[in-house]
Amino acid sequence: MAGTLAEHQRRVTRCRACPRLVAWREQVARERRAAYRDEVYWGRPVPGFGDPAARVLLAGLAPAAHGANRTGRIFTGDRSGDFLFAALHRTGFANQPTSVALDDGLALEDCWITAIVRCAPPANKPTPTERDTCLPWTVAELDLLPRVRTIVCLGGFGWDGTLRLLAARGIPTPRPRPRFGHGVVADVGPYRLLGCFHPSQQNTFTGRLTPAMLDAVLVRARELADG
Ligand SMILES: O=c1cc[nH]c(=O)[nH]1
Repeated sequence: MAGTLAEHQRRVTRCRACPRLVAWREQVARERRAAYRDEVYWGRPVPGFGDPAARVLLAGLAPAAHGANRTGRIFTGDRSGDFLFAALHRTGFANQPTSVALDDGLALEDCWITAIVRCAPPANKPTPTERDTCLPWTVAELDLLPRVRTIVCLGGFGWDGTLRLLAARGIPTPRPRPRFGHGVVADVGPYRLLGCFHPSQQNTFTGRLTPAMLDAVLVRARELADG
């Protein structure tokens, strides 16, 4: 999967490897297109995006059915993204606090955002087989992001997926296996993993993850990348 980051992003969007995910992402797009008449409803795999020179990588779960699966950019157009991009802006990683569409002018600095699974899964739950089938995309993506040092893992799925993807790149998981926790740091080969509760509504509406907590994680991620 050699090539440039831009080629990688294009290739990801053509993947049809997981029949259940292909069917779901396209079904949602068909059913919802009418409600978004003025937009092109994406309905395809979603590539990562951000600053190719990023030192900080954010690893999410998967596109939301009516968020990234609609807009084509990860975390864009859903409540989790609203929460995340506001924090990225407050901490200096994003040039604007909102992200609503592919062409909204958002630019990230020193940060790249990706997802462990590239297609919106039913009930937001990819199967282990779907996760593993998707991993090579992120393995290749990380190869194309040579400055990344810190990986902020959003939720347990992001944490576990990141350990798996590093293992697939030949970086063994330390023993005992580092356990996910908010604010937990684990050194895995040349990378520092930093756990963060996922900015899902389940966490943000209940106060499990507050704006201050997310800001603190992002500031810490930059400090870790600074060494
Ligand atoms: O991980 C996630 C969650 C919500 N929206 C996304 O785009 N990714």
